[in-house]
Amino acid sequence: MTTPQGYHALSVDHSRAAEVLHVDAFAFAFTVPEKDAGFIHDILPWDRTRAIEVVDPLRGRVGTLAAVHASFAFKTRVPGGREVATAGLSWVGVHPGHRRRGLLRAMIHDHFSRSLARGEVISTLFAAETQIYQRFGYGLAATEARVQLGRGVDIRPLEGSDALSVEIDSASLERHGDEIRSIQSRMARPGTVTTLAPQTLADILMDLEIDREGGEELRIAVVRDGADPVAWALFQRKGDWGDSGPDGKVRVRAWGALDAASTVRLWGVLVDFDLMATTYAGKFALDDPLLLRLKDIRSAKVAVADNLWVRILDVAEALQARGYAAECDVTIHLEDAFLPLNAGVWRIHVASGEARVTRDDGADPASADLRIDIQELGAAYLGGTTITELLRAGLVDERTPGTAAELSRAMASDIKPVANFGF
Ligand SMILES: CC(=O)SCCNC(=O)CCNC(=O)[C@H](O)C(C)(C)COP(=O)(O)OP(=O)(O)OC[C@H]1O[C@@H](n2cnc3c(N)ncnc32)[C@H](O)[C@@H]1OP(=O)(O)O
Repeated sequence: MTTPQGYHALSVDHSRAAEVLHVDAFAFAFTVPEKDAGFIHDILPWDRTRAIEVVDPLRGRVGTLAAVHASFAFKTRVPGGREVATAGLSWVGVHPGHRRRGLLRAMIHDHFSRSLARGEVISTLFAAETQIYQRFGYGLAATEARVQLGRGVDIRPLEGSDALSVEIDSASLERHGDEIRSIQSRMARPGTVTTLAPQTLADILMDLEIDREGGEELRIAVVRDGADPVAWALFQRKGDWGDSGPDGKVRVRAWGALDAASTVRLWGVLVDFDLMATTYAGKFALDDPLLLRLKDIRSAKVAVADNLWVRILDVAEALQARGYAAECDVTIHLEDAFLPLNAGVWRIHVASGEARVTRDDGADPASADLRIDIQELGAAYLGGTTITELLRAGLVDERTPGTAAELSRAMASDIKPVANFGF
C-alpha cells in the first residue's frame, strides 16, 4: 500500500528528534518542559524510527512531520521456553491535524514489511485504545490483573524467601540496567521481553518530572539471592495525609520476579513502606504467585485489563518457533485481510513438541479442519487464550469435529502469558 497522497514515508534519525517528539506530544496530549526534552534521544531506536512527512502544501507545511512510529527489536518468550524475534511497536502518533486520512494504515503496512524483512516473525504492542489495532490483525494474547494492595496485606509466607536480600535505591541505568537485563533473560513466562535493547532499558528507567505526579523520583527494589539478582521493581511513593493519618501511595511502574520466593520477598517490601497506605500495581499474570498467595484476595481490589497484543507476521516461522504441549495434526483455513500472503490453508503437524507448519496452496479452503482469522491465531499464540475458548466465543469455525480441541491442547500453555513492563 502506498502512503496517502500528499505525504511521504521516510526514516528519521536523531537530527529530527525534536520534530518526532512534537508529533507525539500533540498525538498523546502531553508537554515536556524544554529542559527534559532530550530524553527522546535515548529512548527511541533511531535505526527503526519512521515518519510521514507532508509533501503537498494542500496537506500542510511541506517538510513537517505528520505521523511517527518506532519499533523495538527484542525477543519474546513463547510457550515451551524458546524466544522469538519480535518487533515491539511503540510511539505511534498521528498529529491531530492529519488524523483519519489513512496515515496509521500506511505506517502499519510499512512496519509489517520492514519487520518481515528483518526476520521478525511477530509484532507486539500495548494498545493506547483497544479498537485501534485489531483491524490490522493484532489479537489480545495476554491479560493482566491490576491490584490495589493495602499496607501490610497478608501474603502466605514461603520458606526461603526471608533469606533473600532487598536493596532499595534510586533507579539508575548504570547501576541497575544489567541486573534488570539478567532477570528478564531468565524469566520463563510467555510474553516476557527477554532481551532488552539499550533504548528499551532507557525507556523503562525514564524518570520525567511530568510522570512523577508530585511524587518522589523513580526508585528501585532489587531482590538478590546472594549476589544473584532475582526480582526487580520500579516504583514511586507519594506522601499524603488523610483524616486518620498517613495516606501515602506507592505506584509500582514495572516489576519482574523469577519465582515464588522472590515474588513474596519483593512484594513484602512494596506493600509495607512507612507512611504508605496503598500500593497500586499492574502486569500480574492471572496465575501470578502473589495473587495465589494472598490470604484475602478480596482485599486486593483486582481489575482485569488487556496486556499484550500479538500480530503474527510470518505464520510458518512463528508457529514453528514455539513449543507445544500435545501432538496434533490439523489444517486451518487462515484468513488475513491485511497481509494476504498469509491467507490460505496451512497444516500444523506437531510431533514430540515440535511443529512443522506447511502451506497447502492446492487445498480447497472449505476442506480445512478449522477456519480462523490471523487476529485469533495471534490471541492464541502465547498459550493464554485457548482455541476452544475462541470456538465457544464463535471466533473460530470447526469443520472437522474434535480438531479445535486437538489444536487447543497443543497450543495451550500451563504458564499464563504476560508482559511485565509496557513499551
Ligand atoms: C502501540 C502504540 O503506540 S499505541 C498509541 C497509538 N496512538 C495514540 O493513541 C495517539 C493518539 N491517536 C493518534 O495518534 C491517531 O488517531 C491514531 C494513530 C490512533 C490513528 O491514526 P489515523 O491516521 O487517524 O488512522 P487511520 O486514518 O489510518 O485509520 C485507520 C483505521 O483505524 C480507525 N481508527 C483510527 N484510530 C482509531 C481509534 N482511536 N479508535 C477506533 N478506530 C480508529 C479509522 O477509523 C480507520 O478505520 P477504517 O479502516 O475502517 O477506515
